Amino acid sequence: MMILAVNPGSTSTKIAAFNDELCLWKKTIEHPTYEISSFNRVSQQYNYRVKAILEILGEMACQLNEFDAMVGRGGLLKPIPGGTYLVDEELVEELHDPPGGEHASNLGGVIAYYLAKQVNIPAYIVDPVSVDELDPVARLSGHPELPRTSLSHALNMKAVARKVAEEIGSTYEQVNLILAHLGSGFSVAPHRKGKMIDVNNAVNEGPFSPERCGTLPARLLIKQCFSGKYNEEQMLTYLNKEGGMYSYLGTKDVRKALAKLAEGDQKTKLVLEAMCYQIAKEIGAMSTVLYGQVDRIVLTGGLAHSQYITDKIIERVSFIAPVMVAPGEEEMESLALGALRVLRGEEQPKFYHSIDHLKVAAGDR
Ligand SMILES: Nc1ncnc2c1ncn2[C@@H]1O[C@H](COP(=O)(O)OP(=O)(O)OP(=O)(O)O)[C@@H](O)[C@H]1O
Ligand SMILES: CCCC(=O)O
Repeated sequence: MMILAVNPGSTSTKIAAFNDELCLWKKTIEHPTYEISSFNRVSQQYNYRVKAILEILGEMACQLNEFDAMVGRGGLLKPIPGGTYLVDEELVEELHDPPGGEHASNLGGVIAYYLAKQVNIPAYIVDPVSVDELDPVARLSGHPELPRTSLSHALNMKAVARKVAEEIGSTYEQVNLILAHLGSGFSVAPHRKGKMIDVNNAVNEGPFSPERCGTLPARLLIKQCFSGKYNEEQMLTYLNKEGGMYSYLGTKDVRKALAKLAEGDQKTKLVLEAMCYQIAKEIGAMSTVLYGQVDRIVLTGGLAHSQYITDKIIERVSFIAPVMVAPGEEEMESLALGALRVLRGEEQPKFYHSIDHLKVAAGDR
């Protein structure tokens, strides 16, 4: 089976061709800021990104009609269970103006759909960021007007979880895992027998990350919002683009912070230790969600490349369960494998519009 995977990020579009599990090639198209910032809305970038994709297909001497399916990263949709979703006209409409707002990944399904339509093959999205499998008890925040919701690195976490389960001679549906995706943003989630039953919302809560604040002292945050110094958009940037490690150290690049640490910088040492401390604390909290019955803890994402970071976390959490490290992310492979499971009939495709989103959002499965 030939599959084309499309993963639009905020400053790049990744595309990859697969023959079954085998990646034939993978390309990253970088989009210069001056080009990407000329669009007011993500959906307006469609022609711009497709043109770049078709150029790459031309360079790779690849025709659309060589593929059996297209697959794209899904976006900020309504709460849905994990899985592979067929992209149809209705889902494309939702992705054009998604309920969760602007996110580059909204374009993944749209691009896959229109490319697939040209050659009459199916298009899918897999485990979008809005995957919501939270238990009902995990949804209460402390105020009914402010429910906890699920936005996470579900695609990479679920793919890594499947691999880990296989490595330990089991299946995703049979094991209890805690996954910590440690990238520019963080997701820490307990996966109970194939369901992600809680997670820190990666743009709202949890440990601070290279660019995000995570959970903040609520009263101080309210004061900041009403200080007159910031409007709403600036506060969102404050929280999610210029918070976390960046707000302390002026860099979002953990490699640069580690270089400062190696020079003996004490502030950097404190901030990196605090970040690892918060990650470990979140993992500890999630172990209670699983009543301590954890088969493995898994550290993944860009930061898991660093032994300094993983050692600092492991020394605090290894009493809970053995820890495995799966550095980086395999989003392109995860997309292709999600499509492949459906093409091979190992999994049924899901249909976005047949999901009762209100039930999902209430944790009623
Ligand atoms: N070898 C490494 N050692 C330490 N940190 C690293 C290493 N490689 C990447 N990182 C850090 O990982 C972070 C980016 O992670 P990653 O590439 O997973 O994220 P992303 O795709 O930008 O975001 P996200 O995973 O949140 O979608 C950066 O802070 C980067 O400095
Ligand atoms: C919300 C998870 C994906 C992201 O960090 O953008």
